[in-house]
Amino acid sequence: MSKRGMLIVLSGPSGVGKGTVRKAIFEQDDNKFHYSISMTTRSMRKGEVDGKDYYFVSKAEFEKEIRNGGMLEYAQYVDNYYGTPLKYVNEMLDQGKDVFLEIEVNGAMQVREKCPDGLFIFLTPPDLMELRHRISGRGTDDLATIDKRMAKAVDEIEMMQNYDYAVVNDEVLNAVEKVKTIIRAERWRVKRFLPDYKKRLGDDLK
Ligand SMILES: Nc1nc2c(ncn2[C@@H]2O[C@H](COP(=O)(O)OP(=O)(O)O)[C@@H](O)[C@H]2O)c(=O)[nH]1
Ligand SMILES: Nc1ncnc2c1ncn2[C@@H]1O[C@H](COP(=O)(O)OP(=O)(O)O)[C@@H](O)[C@H]1O
Repeated sequence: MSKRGMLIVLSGPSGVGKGTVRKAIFEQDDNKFHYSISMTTRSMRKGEVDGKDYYFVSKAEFEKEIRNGGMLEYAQYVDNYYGTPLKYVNEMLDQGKDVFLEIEVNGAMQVREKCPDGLFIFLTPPDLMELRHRISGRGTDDLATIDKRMAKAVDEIEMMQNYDYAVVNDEVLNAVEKVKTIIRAERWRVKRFLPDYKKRLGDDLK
């Protein structure tokens, strides 16, 4: 059987810069990763495109997908559903391609249960003042939503310890380099050590 791709999960509080860092990585390494487009019930922001930024669906459609077993994971975040469609992720991994998920912490922990060999990276802000500044600077959320996202951020940052790596997003290019280095190191580790594990386990892992 050919090798499955690597599942890379990037989490972190809203506004920390996950999207910015992910897009920069994809610009630099265009063909190395496959981004899993999430499904959400939140309304579309100005400039967002259905099928590119998210699959925007109604609550009823989302709940139908859940019932049909179509989601790898999902979570409710500030009054809306967000989730990862299972089919695309499975197809890519089966083809040996690396898949990149950008999701919040509860969903990430569900993925960790299902795919313990994934790579889990947490992006964290230099401090909470800067986080608030970034969320409000983006200009996409009203004050009440910003407050809800900030309250959530405090709990989310405590979940950092459940990740394999934490990266501070101080400067975008710094964070990009760190995330790319972690991925490179993980690739090397898997390539270097997996054959040994296989031998030890009597090729059970093949
Ligand atoms: N569990 C889960 N969370 C997601 C998914 N897609 C996006 N999110 C997270 O949901 C939260 C809110 O997303 P969004 O409303 O787009 O705000 P933004 O990420 O701050 O721009 C963020 O933490 C996202 O990373 C998903 O498929 N599953
Ligand atoms: N390292 C950084 N320094 C300053 N501003 C940043 C940095 N990273 C992201 N931003 C800005 O913060 C805001 C939130 O970034 P975004 O990528 O939308 O966050 P997320 O996807 O985590 O919600 C955007 O306006 C973005 O330009």
